[in-house]
Amino acid sequence: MQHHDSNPQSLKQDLRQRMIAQRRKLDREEWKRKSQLVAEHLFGVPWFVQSRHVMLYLAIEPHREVDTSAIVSYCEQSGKKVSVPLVRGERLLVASYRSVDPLERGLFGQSEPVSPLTPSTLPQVVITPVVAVDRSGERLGYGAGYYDRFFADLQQAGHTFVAIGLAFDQQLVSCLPSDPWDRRLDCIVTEKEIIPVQT
Ligand SMILES: Nc1nc2c(c(=O)[nH]1)N(C=O)[C@@H](CNc1ccc(C(=O)N[C@@H](CCC(=O)O)C(=O)O)cc1)CN2
Ligand SMILES: Nc1ncnc2c1ncn2[C@@H]1O[C@H](COP(=O)(O)OP(=O)(O)OP(=O)(O)O)[C@@H](O)[C@H]1O
Repeated sequence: MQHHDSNPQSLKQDLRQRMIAQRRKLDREEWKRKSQLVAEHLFGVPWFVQSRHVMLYLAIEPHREVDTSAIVSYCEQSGKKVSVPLVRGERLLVASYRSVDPLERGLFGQSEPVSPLTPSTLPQVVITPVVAVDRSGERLGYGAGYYDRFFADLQQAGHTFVAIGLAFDQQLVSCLPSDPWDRRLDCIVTEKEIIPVQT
């Protein structure tokens, strides 16, 4: 690749690497503390409050993705069903999850429930991991396209849902390039604020 390459994909890739590296610098205490604040903000989002089934990711700790363990506990205490994504080839499946379930390491270091899996109904809310995000709801992930394809699958199935992105304030950028396959997030929650996306 050229050094002064300025095509959109390589700009995305540069930004992705920078944001991943920056987030990994969070120390464990700060990561825990900020994740708790993100969770508390989420508990006040009406879409979340009203949902009966929340799909969330299980954070990859070394990557310092916003931790979701407090959200799992909260859902279990308030009677919400919880599910997590499961990588199967190029797609994500929805698998039921309870905090007592045994986990194994997936292909990318993410935690996944051990088979046999309990297939799940579809969620009203999809709590989405992001590498970077802007205030219009555009998101950047790890670049494998799993969530993009998953959102397209849900839409294809005629399923209505809202996508809520969890991010640390440091992951907010002023503007992200948009690709035709990107579905914008409906809301972004950080340790500092709840950002409803204008439609
Ligand atoms: N916690 C979590 N679970 C998830 C995702 C996620 O982003 N986070 N996914 C979201 O798709 C799916 C799994 N796909 C993933 C794809 C890539 C990487 C990842 O860490 N990739 C690179 C970093 C990218 C890079 O350096 O360019 C790595 O392995 O270090 C993680 C999960 C479903 N489960
Ligand atoms: N709906 C879709 N159908 C088929 N391929 C798709 C779809 N959405 C995305 N892709 C493919 O996935 C690749 C990665 O997309 P992108 O760079 O936007 O990933 P990302 O948003 O960073 O990752 P992720 O969605 O996993 O968090 C793209 O090259 C694209 O070809």
